[in-house]
Amino acid sequence: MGSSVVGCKDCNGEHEAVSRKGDISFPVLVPNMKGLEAALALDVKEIGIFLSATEGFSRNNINCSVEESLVRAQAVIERAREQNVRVRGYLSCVVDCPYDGRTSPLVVLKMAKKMLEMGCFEISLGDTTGTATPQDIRRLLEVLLREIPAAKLAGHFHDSYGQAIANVKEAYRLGIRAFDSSVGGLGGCPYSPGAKGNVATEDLVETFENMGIDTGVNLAKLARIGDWICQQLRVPNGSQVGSALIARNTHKQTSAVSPEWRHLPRLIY
Ligand SMILES: CC(C)(COP(=O)([O-])OP(=O)([O-])OC[C@H]1O[C@@H](n2cnc3c(N)ncnc32)[C@H](O)[C@@H]1OP(=O)([O-])[O-])[C@@H](O)C(=O)NCCC(=O)NCCSC(=O)C[C@@](C)(O)CC(=O)[O-]
Repeated sequence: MGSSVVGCKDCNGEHEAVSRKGDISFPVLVPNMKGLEAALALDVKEIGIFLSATEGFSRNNINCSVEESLVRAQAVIERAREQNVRVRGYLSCVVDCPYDGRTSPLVVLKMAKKMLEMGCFEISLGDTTGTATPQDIRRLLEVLLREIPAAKLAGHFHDSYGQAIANVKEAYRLGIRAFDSSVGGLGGCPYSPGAKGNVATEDLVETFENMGIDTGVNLAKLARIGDWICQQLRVPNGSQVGSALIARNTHKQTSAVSPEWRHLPRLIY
């Protein structure tokens, strides 16, 4: 549920600080061969390459055209696979682009197929602006699923307009089973002005559990971690479920130790 960028110009060595445990995957995003070499030096076992379905975002985010990004990606994938490193493909702006406007599902289909043919094991479909609605996701997936099995696709929905959970549910209904998320809804993208972070993991877990799908995640602990990280970063907690759980628990603890409210005069509503 999330990845770090080791291979970009402004990365800060976060990956070195992660202690690896069990069979959990710690993928990193790499934009080019230089990024891949940095990832290999850290003994990374899974990378994500990130391309855009649209020219405007490609030029702004990775400083090259879509065509050039495919050539670059091909070389990175070949080298990664030689080193037994798995490659996940991220495809940005699958519905809307901050520079080029709406994206045609047919363009997304063409790019996703190319990335799979090049050797990506899965394509994460990025609603980079977070403006997609469930109808957009349905229209997109109806086109993609004619030619790509659902197991090869994942949802990566930013929550700028508060639609990410609705989009996850629609994608799930259509067969998608992999979703990206971020604790506390952290994140965003410098090249997608106004975009909020990915759908919050806490909100995703609560949604799936309510749908009867066991996630294996301890939501109470997750909410505490999300709240802690947001406090450390001094940013608001972007998870609705996380914030609500923390507020409820704080209230329970406060009312347990200070029962003065019992002595307040009764209020009539
Ligand atoms: C792709 C580049 C590097 C091209 O940047 P560039 O300026 O075109 O690169 P360059 O090849 O011309 O090199 C310029 C300088 O950068 C250095 N350089 C070159 N490559 C690297 C590297 N890998 N690591 C460290 N340094 C690097 C290179 O060595 C050189 O240094 P100098 O000689 O001037 O001292 C740049 O545009 C960049 O870093 N882009 C990434 C921006 C970013 O992090 N975006 C957010 C990622 S998340 C995302 O895109 C979308 C996603 C996944 O969330 C899904 C969604 O929601 O859509």
